[in-house]
Amino acid sequence: TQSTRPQRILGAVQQNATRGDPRSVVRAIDQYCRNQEWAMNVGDEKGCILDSVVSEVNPATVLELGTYCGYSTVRIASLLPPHAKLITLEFNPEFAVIARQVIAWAGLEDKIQLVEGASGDLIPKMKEQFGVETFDLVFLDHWKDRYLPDTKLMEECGLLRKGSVLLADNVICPGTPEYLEFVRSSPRYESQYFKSHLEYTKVEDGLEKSVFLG
Ligand SMILES: O=C(NC/C=C/[C@H]1OC[C@H](O)[C@@H]1O)c1cc([N+](=O)[O-])cc(O)c1O
Ligand SMILES: [Mg+2]
Repeated sequence: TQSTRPQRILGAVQQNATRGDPRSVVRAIDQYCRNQEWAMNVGDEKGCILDSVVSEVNPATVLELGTYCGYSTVRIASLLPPHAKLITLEFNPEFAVIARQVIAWAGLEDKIQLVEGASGDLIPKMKEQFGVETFDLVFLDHWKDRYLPDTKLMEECGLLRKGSVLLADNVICPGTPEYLEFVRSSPRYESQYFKSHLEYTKVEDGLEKSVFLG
């Protein structure tokens, strides 16, 4: 029977990465997706920008919206200080099955909690079910038309504090126009655009970093 793209990405990790070495997992996925078949990982170029923001924020609590195969999950978690926690939400059960194995191969199960379900349903449960106060960093990489409603929902649920950082992928391609307009015009956010390219291509894309001002 035909394999799926996420299954082939997991295969590339298991064949080319070293167990317990997150950076080798990241490298294996990038090499596969650059040379064999494109996939919607944040990728190596935007990944360097992601790394620099994670290192600058040095977060104790991270929320990722949109796990896919776990590429950015592993990339972020590999930079977190001890005892820091990353919660990642994924709607698609097939993606979640693969991501759990990629996370395990990287040896990062203790830092990462993958939760299956819709972000709109799970965000209001964060405090009671997952014992979260606020998030120091949120990486938005799920359905592009959910970036804005979920940001408003995080505010309403008291999950953002003065200084919380939102980092959004794909603000140019595929694009998140309503979200971009909101964070760039709202007096409650200080936004900055990091120009880059769509993963593994020459098409323009970028990350938008928005600091919540409380
Ligand atoms: O849709 C994208 N991401 C959202 C993912 C959506 C899927 O994952 C969450 C949900 O299960 C859905 O099936 C995306 C799309 C492109 N693209 O070039 O089409 C590039 C990217 O970096 C992306 O994150
Ligand atoms: Mg993306």
